[in-house]
Amino acid sequence: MLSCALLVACANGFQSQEPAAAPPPAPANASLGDPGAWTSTGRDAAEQRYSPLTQIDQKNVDGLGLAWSYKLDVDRATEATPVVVDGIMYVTGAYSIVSALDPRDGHELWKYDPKVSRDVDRQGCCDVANRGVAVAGGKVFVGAYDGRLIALDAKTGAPLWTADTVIDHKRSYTITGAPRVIKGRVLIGNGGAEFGVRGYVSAYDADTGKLDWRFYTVPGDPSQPPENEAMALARATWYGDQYWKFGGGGTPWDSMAYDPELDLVYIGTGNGVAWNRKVRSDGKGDNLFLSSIVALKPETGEYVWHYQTTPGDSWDFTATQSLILADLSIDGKSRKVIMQAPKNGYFYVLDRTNGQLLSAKNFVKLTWSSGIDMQTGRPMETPDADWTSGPKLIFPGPLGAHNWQPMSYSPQTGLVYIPAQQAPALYAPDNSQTFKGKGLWHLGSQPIALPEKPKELQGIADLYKGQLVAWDPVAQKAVWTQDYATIWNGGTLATAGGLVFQGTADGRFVAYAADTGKKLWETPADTGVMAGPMTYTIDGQQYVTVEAGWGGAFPLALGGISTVAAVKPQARVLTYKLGGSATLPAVDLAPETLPPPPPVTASAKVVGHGRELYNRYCGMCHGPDAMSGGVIPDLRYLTADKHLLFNGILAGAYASKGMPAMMDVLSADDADAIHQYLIQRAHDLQKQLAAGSGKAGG
Ligand SMILES: O=C(O)c1cc(C(=O)O)c2c(n1)C(=O)C(=O)c1cc(C(=O)O)[nH]c1-2
Ligand SMILES: [Ca+2]
Repeated sequence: MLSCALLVACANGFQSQEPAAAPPPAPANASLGDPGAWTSTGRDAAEQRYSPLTQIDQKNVDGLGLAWSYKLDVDRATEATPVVVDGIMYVTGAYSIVSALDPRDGHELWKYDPKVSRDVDRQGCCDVANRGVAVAGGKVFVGAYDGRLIALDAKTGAPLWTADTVIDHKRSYTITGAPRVIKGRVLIGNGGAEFGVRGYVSAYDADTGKLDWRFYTVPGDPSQPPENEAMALARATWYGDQYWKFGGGGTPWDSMAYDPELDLVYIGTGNGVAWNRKVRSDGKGDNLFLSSIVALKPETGEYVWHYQTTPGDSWDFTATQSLILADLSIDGKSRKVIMQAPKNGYFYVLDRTNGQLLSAKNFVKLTWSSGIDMQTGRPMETPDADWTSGPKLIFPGPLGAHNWQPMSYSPQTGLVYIPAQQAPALYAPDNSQTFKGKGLWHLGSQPIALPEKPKELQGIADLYKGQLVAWDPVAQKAVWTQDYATIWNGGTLATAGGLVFQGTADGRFVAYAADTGKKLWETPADTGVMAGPMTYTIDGQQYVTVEAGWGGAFPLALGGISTVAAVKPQARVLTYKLGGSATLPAVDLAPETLPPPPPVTASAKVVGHGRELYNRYCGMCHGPDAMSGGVIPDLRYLTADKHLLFNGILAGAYASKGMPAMMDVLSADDADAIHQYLIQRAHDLQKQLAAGSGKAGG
């Protein structure tokens, strides 16, 4: 919105008493009259995560202190952005549990636990996350992890209606995203594309919970005529009939935005299932609408336009990341844009009236593509991109150059604050994969095994780097950056006080100068922080809130390799104000002691088979090669009684605690081999700890 020259003026303004200019409110923001409000997950329909509040600013931010904290029930994926509506704060935690709090002091007004059955843990890829609620008309709407959309009374938490959003319970459908309420309809997508589902967004009547419309993101049964024009358009870009067996994917599991003036709702869609295009579509076709931004009419769900960020996606290059609407001055003209920084590493600026690509530039190092062809709007793939014929190390990998951690946009600085990361992956094909049923991963790739030598392992860990990137969307370049020790740092909040707030994977909550990137304040959170912060005023006092807590895809799938992110998950709502003097309740950060492991009794061959099985069936949550990221138990630390109960646990003894039964895919011999492998890994760790080189805890 502001040119570079103006940006400098803004920066100078902060150094003098008065800011150079009052922040121009973005037109898309205008509907939200109260500057102290934060009424939906991205603050408003434009989802900028920019607050016009100025009580906390660059000069006084170092006076921030804890006002209050609130403990969430489950120390797993803590990903929600709170909202404050009519004087009540609504937060969610793992397993979709909703709490209503007094935003002045954090005392609980009510709590609603949808009692998601703990054996659903196997149905989702990336932890039992929930990213927040929508509030409208005296109701709170939450998507439960098991696929229910639930309306609650905003004052009492009493359930008002429940809709089952799942079209097929024989498939692994989940909900992790926040609903959005648009024109009396509650919109919600779903997840499950790593397992085998067909993605869609559904719209329910906010009053009654009755289904109004549903937009599928990928085509249906190829033996039937397409359901509508959008599906006919999509169908022409898919090959063979395998995709239908897998479900196709394209799950819109997180972001949406709405432009009331154009009356368009924007959704971001996810990857294909299987990831490997050879497996799902004979290796051909763009496979619409995978990894796309799609504009729909909110009253009918009718397709209006789409832009596909990753045609024929084979990398899990999901385009579900934050969608931000703003009006930018480009080449002297004010343009209504939509911005996204999807997993694939490009920052996109599109004309949101028609989906035309205005510009795109990579914001991190990429090896899969050398740029976007502005004629065709398509990425130019490098020879290193195609892993379907043999293993390739590719930047970025499925954790993405930017994942669900929300980015923000400040109309004051004209910058977008991206929680970016360098997170490569080794992709190796399994071109023979067929659909095997619910609760199983269908990627068309082989499971991860890490190098065994500690030095080589450290070399891999060192490849994972986090960065806060302050990005100029007009010039398409970074204006400043802040480097982090590892990936999976938190979402961002921008304020008119000239600040950017962000939590970090290594357990801090930090404020930076939005214009220069200078660190102005930080405080320990005693846990990794991933969620997006928010801010609000009540009784004339400005507060900043973040849900602190660790979990999600990185610590589950890969977290054990990182020694810096080894902060214990501790799910809490933390709220700060100027002069706040509350004490953060202490957390026991001492590493666990390793119980002495029993002897390995199996042959090296059986242990090797156990490793293979472990990485295939257990590693996606407990961590590859039995190195947990600290959220899900580290199986090298099994106690004597758990060793005794091992096969019983695999048969479902701990299903109610979140450890699903696995004996539908494992034989008794398989279970024994996995057990022997884990005992071997406990001995390996014992040796490392004795030599002083191992990481305790995880
Ligand atoms: O394809 C999907 O359906 C799907 C769903 C989800 C989800 O719902 O959380 C994630 C992903 N994919 C994904 O690729 C991903 O990296 C991811 C990270 C997280 C998280 O909460 O940390 N969820 C998801
Ligand atoms: Ca995915």
